[in-house]
Amino acid sequence: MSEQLKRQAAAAALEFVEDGMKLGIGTGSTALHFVELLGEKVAAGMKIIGVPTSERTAELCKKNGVPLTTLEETPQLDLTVDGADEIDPKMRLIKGGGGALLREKIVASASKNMIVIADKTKIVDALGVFPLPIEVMPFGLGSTMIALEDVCKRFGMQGSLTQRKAADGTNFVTDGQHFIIDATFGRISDVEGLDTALRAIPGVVETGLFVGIASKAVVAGEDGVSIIDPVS
Ligand SMILES: O=C(CO)[C@H](O)[C@H](O)COP(=O)(O)O
Repeated sequence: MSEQLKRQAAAAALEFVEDGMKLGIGTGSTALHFVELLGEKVAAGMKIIGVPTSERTAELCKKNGVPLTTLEETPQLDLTVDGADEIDPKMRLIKGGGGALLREKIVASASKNMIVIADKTKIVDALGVFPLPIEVMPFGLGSTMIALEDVCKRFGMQGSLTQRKAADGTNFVTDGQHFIIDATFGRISDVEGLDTALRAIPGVVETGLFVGIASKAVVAGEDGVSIIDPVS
């Protein structure tokens, strides 16, 4: 059922894609449906070009016949369509469950608009139940962890910091060759303040908090698909 809802959200987001658009293409199981459906549109004659937000998505796009470019060739995009782990009423997001947060943020920030696609379970009143992914440099990890612990505790972290592991038990390494630390907050009350404080730590590359980036969410539930705008 959940896959069906993700596909419905992806299909509804495709309505916002126009011929000739330069697209940012997200990562994850919901974005996978978008890529498959976009591939069908391309096969039917739609002319778009996309920048993938991960190596995984690049492979998927190639398999589905979606033409690709890079931000070097095409630095300004019309629209990014991507999933999220949590979406709050102000359209602030937690992203990075799939480990692609850095490229996802770069690509979405290079786009005029970002549409989030999700099933209804991703809508929350407050961010923080989903562990917040923080991308860090491998160099100096011990010192970065101490600084992260300090900042996260100051901002009310209820749980702990955990370095993400791959399925084989080794350290998870991002496309940018960084590590990911997941911070279990419970509830984040000052999203902007936390984001600023985390990004001020030298070993932090990026956080999974997306603030002021997404302009719309296309959310599918048993009762149908809703298009949601941020509450100001
Ligand atoms: O941020 C992401 C990857 O880094 C994904 O968009 C996010 O984890 C949602 O994934 P899914 O659609 O599989 O639930």
